[in-house]
Parts: sequence; C-alpha cells; structure tokens
Amino acid sequence: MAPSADISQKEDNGLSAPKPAPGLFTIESIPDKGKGVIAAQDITPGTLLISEPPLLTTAVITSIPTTEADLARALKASSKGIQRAFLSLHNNYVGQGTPLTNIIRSNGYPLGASSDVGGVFELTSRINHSCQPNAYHGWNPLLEEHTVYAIRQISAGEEITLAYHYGGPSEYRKEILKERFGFDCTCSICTLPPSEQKASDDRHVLAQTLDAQIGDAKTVRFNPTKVLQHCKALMRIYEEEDFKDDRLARLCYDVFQVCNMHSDRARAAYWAKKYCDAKKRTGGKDSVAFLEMKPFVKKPERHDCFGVTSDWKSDLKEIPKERSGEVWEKWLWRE
Ligand SMILES: C[S@@+](CC[C@H](N)C(=O)[O-])C[C@H]1O[C@@H](n2cnc3c(N)ncnc32)[C@H](O)[C@@H]1O
Repeated sequence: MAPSADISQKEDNGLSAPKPAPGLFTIESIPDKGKGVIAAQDITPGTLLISEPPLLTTAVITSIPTTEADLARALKASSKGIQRAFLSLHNNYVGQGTPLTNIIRSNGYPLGASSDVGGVFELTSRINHSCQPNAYHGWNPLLEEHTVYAIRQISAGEEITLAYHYGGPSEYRKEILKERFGFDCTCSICTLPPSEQKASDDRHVLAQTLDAQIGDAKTVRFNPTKVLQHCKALMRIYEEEDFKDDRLARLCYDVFQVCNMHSDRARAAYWAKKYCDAKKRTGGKDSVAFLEMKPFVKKPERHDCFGVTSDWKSDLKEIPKERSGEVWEKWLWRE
C-alpha cells in the first residue's frame, strides 16, 4: 500500500510534485480501531508521507435529495480500482441506508480550510485519530492533491495519526470524538495518570484563552507588549504539550504580525522564518502558505500589515547572532 516514488509534473502550473518515498507505511488492522496506518520504518519530521488526489468528491452532488444517486453515478463512471478503494473505506453508519453518503460522512475531508467541497482518500482516510498526532494533513490546491507530512519523529511499528479535532480539555475532546466519529479516544494524552491529565487539561484551557486574547485587534494595536507576553505564554504551553501541528505555525504568524505592525522588522523577519519552517513541516515547501510567506522573511516591510505604527522600528541587522539563552529570550519577546 505504499505510494510510488516518481516525480509527477502538474502541467497547468508547472509545479513538480515530489512523491513520497516507497515503503514508508503499511495499512493494517488495529484492535478496536478498524484499519490504520503503521510506519514501516523510522520517519523524520517533515517527511512527505502521502500525496494523493481524492477518490471521489462531493462536487458531484447536485442537490441534497439526490446525494446518493449523484454519488452512485460518479462512482459508476470511475475506474474499477477507484470503485473498489471507495467501497472498501470505513462506514460508521452501517445499516442506516445511503451507504455511499455514509462512506463520505465517515471519511471525508474538506478540500481546503474554507472549502465546502469534501473528498475521500484511499490512504489518508485510513489514518486514525490522536489528540497528539504525529502527522498533519491538508489540501494543496497547487498540486490538486491532499498531502500528509510527519510532524514528529515516528518509529518503525508506530501508528501514524492525525487529529480529527483539536483543543479543549480531554473530557471535551472525547465527547466531540464520540459524537462525531463514534469512538472513545485512548490516545497518549487522554490516558494520562489523573494528576498529569489535570495539568495537561489546564494547559489546553489556558491555551484557548490566550489564543483568543492574542486575536484581539485593539490590543494588538494599542497594547502590543501585552500581546507578546500572551504569545510567549502560549509558546511555552505548545512546548510543554509538544504541539507540532498548525497551531504552532499560526502562533508564529501572530507574533510576526504584531511585530510587523509596529515596524519591528528584525523580529518580524525571524517569526516569518519560524512560520515558514512550521509550514514546510506540515505542508511542504510547495504549500501555498509557505510560498506566500517566504518573501517576507527577507522583506517583512512588503507585507500588508507592516508599519501601522513605527513604535518598535528595527532593522534586520539587529537580529542577535546567538539564538539561545536568556539574552536571546529577552530580545525575542521584547522584555
Ligand atoms: C477516517 S476513518 C479512519 C480509518 C478507519 N479506522 C478504517 O478502518 O478505515 C475514521 C474512523 O476510524 C475509527 N477511529 C479513528 N481513530 C480512532 C481511534 N483513535 N480509536 C478508535 N477508533 C478510531 C473510528 O471508527 C472513526 O470513525
């Protein structure tokens, strides 16, 4: 079940889509989880695991009442291989009629964060959930493929996981996962000993509060020092909880914006680079997010958010050479 190793060329935008190395994983039955994806070798963070087009998308649906018939028509027009792969996918709603719709409901991912079109995938749709996942996935509109990247070191024999739902304390996450996906989460951070569970839950709750405060436009404009303190506190939580998913990239972007708004080119450039590194790890260097942000690593002042005030004016030359220790930390967070 491993993907092939060739390089495919997208004719319309000229982008070369690197394909995952062969033999990275196998699809296997896992007790109490149905099928799942198991690493067949040690995998390093940033490794492309999967890049694949959808088997079928909801774009074929013309109206709600005709959903099942529309899917049946589209499936019939597909190759035998696609039909087999689609029909073998997990169905969470067995016996509830509309089997094709139910397969979509059980396995679908949106084709882009704000897209109302969903797709099901031969490999990605086999990946089970963990609240502390070791992989990250997303739709790449430039490649017209769904990609999955390793975001942590994964050992041979370890299950490859994605997060179906993020945030909040364990009880809340479990409730959502049960309701939407029909399983009881037994991931590493939902089965901690009680005192560690409480500490982890408290961090998740605080993370949500800080995230909301960081997004407050008025504070960003008039009290950016406070926003940076919140960003620093949130970064500490992400480190303690070992979050490696897109929340980290978003936080880097938030710090970039705060610094850039107040003309701090040095720190803005640093955080633009951190954002690019995080996006490269979760979506590759051919992801839209990485490509769009890359120019601002060298020229943050070209970004729309630059220079609302010149209160923190700085130059790229001011980034310290030594990037660890107390002096660096104080510089980084403007303390
Ligand atoms: C997209 S499918 C994942 C692949 C699926 N296990 C299969 O057999 O093809 C989603 C379903 O897998 C199962 N699942 C996913 N993560 C799980 C987990 N951590 N524990 C138990 N079941 C899980 C649930 O039934 C869920 O609705």
